[in-house]
Order: sequence, then structure tokens, then C-alpha cells
Amino acid sequence: MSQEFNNSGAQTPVDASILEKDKEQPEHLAALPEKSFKDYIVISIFCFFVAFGGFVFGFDTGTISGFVNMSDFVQRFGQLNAAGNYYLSNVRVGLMISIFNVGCAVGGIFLCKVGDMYGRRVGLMFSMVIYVVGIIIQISSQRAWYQFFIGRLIAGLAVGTVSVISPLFISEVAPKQVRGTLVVCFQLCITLGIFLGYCTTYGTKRYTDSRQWRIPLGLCFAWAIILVVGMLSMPESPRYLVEKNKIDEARKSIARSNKVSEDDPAVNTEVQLIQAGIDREALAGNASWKELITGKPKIFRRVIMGIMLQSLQQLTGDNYFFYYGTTIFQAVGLRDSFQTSIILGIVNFASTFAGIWAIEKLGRRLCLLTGSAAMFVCFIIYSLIGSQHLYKNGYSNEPGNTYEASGKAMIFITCLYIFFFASTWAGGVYCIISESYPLRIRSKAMSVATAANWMWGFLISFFTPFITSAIHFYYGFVFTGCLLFSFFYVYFFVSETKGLSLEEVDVLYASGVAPWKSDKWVPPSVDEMAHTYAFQENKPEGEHV
Ligand SMILES: OC[C@H]1O[C@](O)(CO)[C@@H](O)[C@@H]1O
Repeated sequence: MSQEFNNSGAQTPVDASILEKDKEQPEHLAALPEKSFKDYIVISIFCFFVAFGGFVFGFDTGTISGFVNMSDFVQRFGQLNAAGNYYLSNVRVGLMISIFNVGCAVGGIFLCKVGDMYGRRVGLMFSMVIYVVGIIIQISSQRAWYQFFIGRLIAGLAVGTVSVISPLFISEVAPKQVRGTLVVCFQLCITLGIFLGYCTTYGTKRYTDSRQWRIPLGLCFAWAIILVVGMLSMPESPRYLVEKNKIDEARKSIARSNKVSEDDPAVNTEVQLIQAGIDREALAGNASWKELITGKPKIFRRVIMGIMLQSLQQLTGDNYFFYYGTTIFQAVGLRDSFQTSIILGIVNFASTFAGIWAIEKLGRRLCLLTGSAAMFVCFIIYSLIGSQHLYKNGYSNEPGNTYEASGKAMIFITCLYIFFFASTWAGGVYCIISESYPLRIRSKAMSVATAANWMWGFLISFFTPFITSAIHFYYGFVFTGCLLFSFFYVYFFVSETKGLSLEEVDVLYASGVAPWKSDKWVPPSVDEMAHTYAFQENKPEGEHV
């Protein structure tokens, strides 16, 4: 007879056949009794340390957008124009900002393997060593813009690695009942990082020398130390340990996260549950890349959906504001565009909490549909004011002029836009994607979709300076078009996955129910599923029910 944790910390008996049954029905564990919130506090603190990786990512976004508008930075890394003034060419700005995304994509695909080989903690600490190298290269750049550029590429490799390992680590140590919320903490930390990045550059722009950008970069050493110290005190992923057959260490880790003694029979049960999960995945086998195209039921359609959603998340235009907000608002004649960025940062951070609530309350589809429609309206108004009023009439820096009023209206509408982005598409996309694939192809499908996010992040951050120079605020209509498209795309192609287990999602797709009717779809009972649909995607074509 095995044991399990219950709310009071005492043990209740569990039929050992549950563990056997779990090998056939992966989501059977979901039926285990829930724990109370206070039981999750310790593990939540641990997870927050891991999610701090998101902060490192966000801090970069928040600071680089300010650097390209700082006098010392422009003088060092810019070129001289005919009038004898320093400026940063579009190529330099685009490359310096976007190269980070390229590093992230490469690190996210290749370097994250360190986490599989040596453990999640080592993986994260290793990425911080690379990150520090990248920061040292940037901070020591004197006048060579390409040195700064290389430093950003290296730091990007590290942040891409962190962005893959952190959510994975959290999902492995967090109890199922709070896993979704804790995974969204990663996005929350990104927004906190962006906000504090903006605050930092706001604080240092008053210097006239390299402290303007070297202080914010210097702070990155502190973030690396916090993450490493956090990892030293963090228990290793029990899943990784069981996989490597380090059962005693897995026991220690579980005991620490759950604040019980190692000899507690409940710890043993947890180890067995993890082992059952690993067996279950081994049973399903490791999918080949080809199965992303040929897999059943409708895997290819789901992979395309993941790529589309991650691409559209970037094509909502959020990073147009996050990377170039300071530049844009300087262009509309605002005297303190750095201050504006801080406001955007606060709205982004605070609205992410609304997102955590909305995704569960409204469901995935309604959340994304509402977000697309609302952001569409915001971007139209923003682009109209920008292109018709400001750009056509020109603008001046004189306080109180009508153009300053237009600029303020644009800031207001941008805040509204960011509220809708952060509370819908920002976390919603990760949530849908993490729920849409069967276990055996999940990591491959997710990494392909995430790579699409980085790629669009790169394209948008690279081309934005060129496009804004050429068509100014008309650029906003490009995002408006994408948002309109995203509404119809979600309506016709994205199925509701709220509250469904991974197996139920398979059944949903196998049943061929139209996405726009999927929120009314009721999954069959577990028994029915076990006999009809379960693991269909593992059977060769023709054997499906
Ligand atoms: O909060 C905004 C940030 O969130 C992301 O979309 C990732 O989900 C980033 O690309 C962006 O900078």
C-alpha cells in the first residue's frame, strides 16, 4: 500500500493499483486530492527563484530600448553625419537590438540540452556563466559597436537557454494544481524585468558619460548572482533525478519541497508517481521530427497552430513598443519619453496578473479573441492619430502645443493596448501551446513554436527602425492587419483546451469538432476514453478508431 500527501500533512492510503493504472491513463494523477494553498508556499518560493530567469530576459528588453537613445552610447557606437553629429544608423540599431533574439533562438534549441545532461540547476547556472561573459564583453566595449553586438549575441544565447529550462523546471517541481499559475510567473518576471529595466535607464540617463549604460549593464551581474545563489539552494528537479536513477537524491528533493521528512511514505509515493510518468512516456516512445507532420490525430494542424500563435503573438506589435517605445515617444515630441516607458512597464506588469485570472475565467479562445479585437481597435486609433495628425502636421517640442496633446492621446491608447496584450496574448499563447500536444511530441512541437516567436521577435526588432523611417506611423496599420487576421485565425483554427487533460485534447482533435464549437465540447468519461481513443496517435495509420 502506498501513501500520498493530504491537506493536513498526514498520510492517507492509496491503492497501489492507481500507480499501475497510471501507466495506461496518464492523467489519472489529476484525480488525486488537492492540497491547500499553504502547502504550496515553499515550492512556490522555489519556483519563483527559477522564474527569475524571466526577469533577466525582461531586464534586457527594458534597458536596450533606452541605451539606443543615450548620448554617450550614440557617441561611442554611432557614426558622424554631415552636420558633424553622432547618430546610430538603422542598421546598427536594428542589429544591436535584434541580435539578442537570434542568440535566444540558438541557445533555446541547442544549449538547453545541458539541463537534460547535468540537471536543471546546473543548466541554469551554466547559462548564467555565459550570460556574465556576454555582459563583460558589452560593458567593456569602448567604441567598437560590433564588440557590443557580439556581447549581446552571447548574452542572448544564455537567455534563450534560461527561457527553455526555467518553465520546464517549474513545471517539473510544481504540483499539478498550481503548475499553470507558476509557469505564468515566468511571464510575470519578464514584465517585472522590463519595468525595472525602464526604471534603471530612467535613473541613469542623467549622467553624461558611460555610466548611462554601464550601470544598467553592471546590475546584470547582480541578477546572475541572484539566480546562481537561488539555484544553489534550490532542490533539483525530482523528475530529472529519477530519470537518472538517483532515487535517494530525488527523495531528498521531494522532502525539501514538501517540507516533510525523507522517510515519510508519501515521499516514496511521489517517487513512484514520477517513475510511472517516466515509464508512461517511455511507453509512448520518443517521437521523431517527422511525426510533427505525420502524427495523429491532426498533429500537423496543431503544430501549425502553435507556430501561428507564437508568430502572431509577436505580430500583435508588442515589441514595437517594448523595444522602441522610448524612441517612438521621443519622436512624438514628448519631453520625457523615458518616463513614458516606465508607465508602459507598470501597465505591462500589473496587467499580467489580470492575464492569470482571465485565461482561467474566460477560457483560452475568448481570451485571445477579446485581446485581438481590443488591440485591433487600439492600434487603429494609435496609427490614425500618429499618421494623420502628428506626421502630416509635423510636431514641435513646445509644451502645451496641440501635438503634445496628440502624443499624450497616443500614450493613453498605448497603455490600453498593453493592458490587453499582457492580459490576453502574452501568457495565453504559452498556455494553449503547453496544453495542445500529446506528451511524446510536446517538447519538439513547443520548441518549434517558440523558435517562431524568437524569429518574429528578431524580424520585428531588426526591421522596425527601417520601416518607421520610411512610413512612420503608417507602420501601425501593418500590426492592425495582423491583429485582424489573428482574430479570424483564432476563431477558425484554435480549439478551447481549458480544463482538458492532454489525452482529452487528443480526443477533441480526433473527434473533428469545429474550433468555434469546441468550448461546448464535453469530453467522454475516462473509461470510455481508455477503450476508444487513448494513445491513438501512437498507432500506425488505419488503426484509429
Ligand atoms: O511582456 C512583453 C514581452 O513578452 C514577450 O512577448 C514574451 O512573451 C516578449 O517578446 C515581450 O518583450
